[in-house]
Amino acid sequence: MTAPPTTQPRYGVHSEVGRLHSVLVCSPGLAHHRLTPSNCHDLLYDDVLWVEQAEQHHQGFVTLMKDRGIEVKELHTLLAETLHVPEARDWLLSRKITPDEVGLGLATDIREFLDELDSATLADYLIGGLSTHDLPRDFSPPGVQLVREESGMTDYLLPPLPNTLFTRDTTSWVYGGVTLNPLYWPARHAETLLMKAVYSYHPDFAGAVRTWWGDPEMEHGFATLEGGDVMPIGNGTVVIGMSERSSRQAITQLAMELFLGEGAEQVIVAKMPRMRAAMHLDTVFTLADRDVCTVFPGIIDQIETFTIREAPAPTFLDVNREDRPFVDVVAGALGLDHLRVIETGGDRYMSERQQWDSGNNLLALEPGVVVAYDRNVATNKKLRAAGVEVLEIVGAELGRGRGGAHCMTQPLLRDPVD
Ligand SMILES: NC(=O)NCCC[C@H](N)C(=O)O
Repeated sequence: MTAPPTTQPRYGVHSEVGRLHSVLVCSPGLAHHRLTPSNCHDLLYDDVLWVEQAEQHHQGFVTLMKDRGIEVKELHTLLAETLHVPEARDWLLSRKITPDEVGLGLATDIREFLDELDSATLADYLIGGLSTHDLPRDFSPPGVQLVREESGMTDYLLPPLPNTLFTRDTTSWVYGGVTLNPLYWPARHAETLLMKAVYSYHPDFAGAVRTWWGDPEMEHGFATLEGGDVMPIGNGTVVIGMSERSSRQAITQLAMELFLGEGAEQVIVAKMPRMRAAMHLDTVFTLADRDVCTVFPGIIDQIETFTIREAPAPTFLDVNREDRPFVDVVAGALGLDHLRVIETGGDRYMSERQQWDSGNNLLALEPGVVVAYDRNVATNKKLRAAGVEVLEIVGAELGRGRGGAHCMTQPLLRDPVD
């Protein structure tokens, strides 16, 4: 259901490579201190992090963008500012602290504990998770004793959300509106409600955000969508990966809402194999310039491409299978004869490692200027040889969650390509 904004929208994303003006990130923090060898895989991390280094490297990324005049909004800060609004605090806590989430007999006590916290600490727990260890020793209502005895002190009253680092996935700005994504894996389900609170109540967004599709307060069933699959490339086109994470049930509903709301004219669907290394389209394909993309050929060559346009009732959607390769369909939508394609660098072994380490996951700051991990030396070299300016950030720790500069950013305001 499309919700029109009540005041003038300030944000919108009109391409993948036009000048970036404003972006949402989420710094590593408490949630990453919660990662251990025994829980990290359940939390969708392949390893534990040296958190202090990850924080420094992330700060380096933020500084690089700010130095180029880009407004960088940080999620812990935005959430804390949202929680300053009493109505927002009540809205969010009454949805988070329920018998289903924290347990009957505990909800009231935990709510009282959280109600006493300042907004910054509360935001930290909402993103970083609340463990029984965090409660004061003398805070021991019977329900808490039960958790402590049952779990050996390791259970969480609120789950840690380390994948908020990847702001790309939780919500997606598509031209003048946003999607509130129902994420695929349970470890990420709680992220979208936090973003709904921010977009609904934070003074920068309240009343000025149009929601195309998705609502974390609704059960979406098999309709799952993650922003790493969603690319508003310009020219009225949205490219969406149909991947491990984003389903046809979600893509077709979003397409319909975009057509009805005149948000887009066509959706190009990239049907991908389902695998962790290529969990989203942006792990194997990103745009680097008006006419340059980077791809991991092993997966891109397997993509089946479909185009969806509006159709009259009773079908509403006109779905066509494309004969041309995916990259050529994207080029056509951009009004180009072809895209210059930069494949992941190195021999077959190195290129597989570089894809795994987010070598194809570039964030364009403007046409032809991208941010990439330093470790992907061979891919970055090929991009430079093609005339792309590559700004490197350190990927040693940040990359352990399997995402690069594209995944770690949600553009809020980006120009069309001129
Ligand atoms: N767009 C992206 O590819 N995001 C990376 C998400 C990584 C995260 N650990 C996940 O598995 O969901």
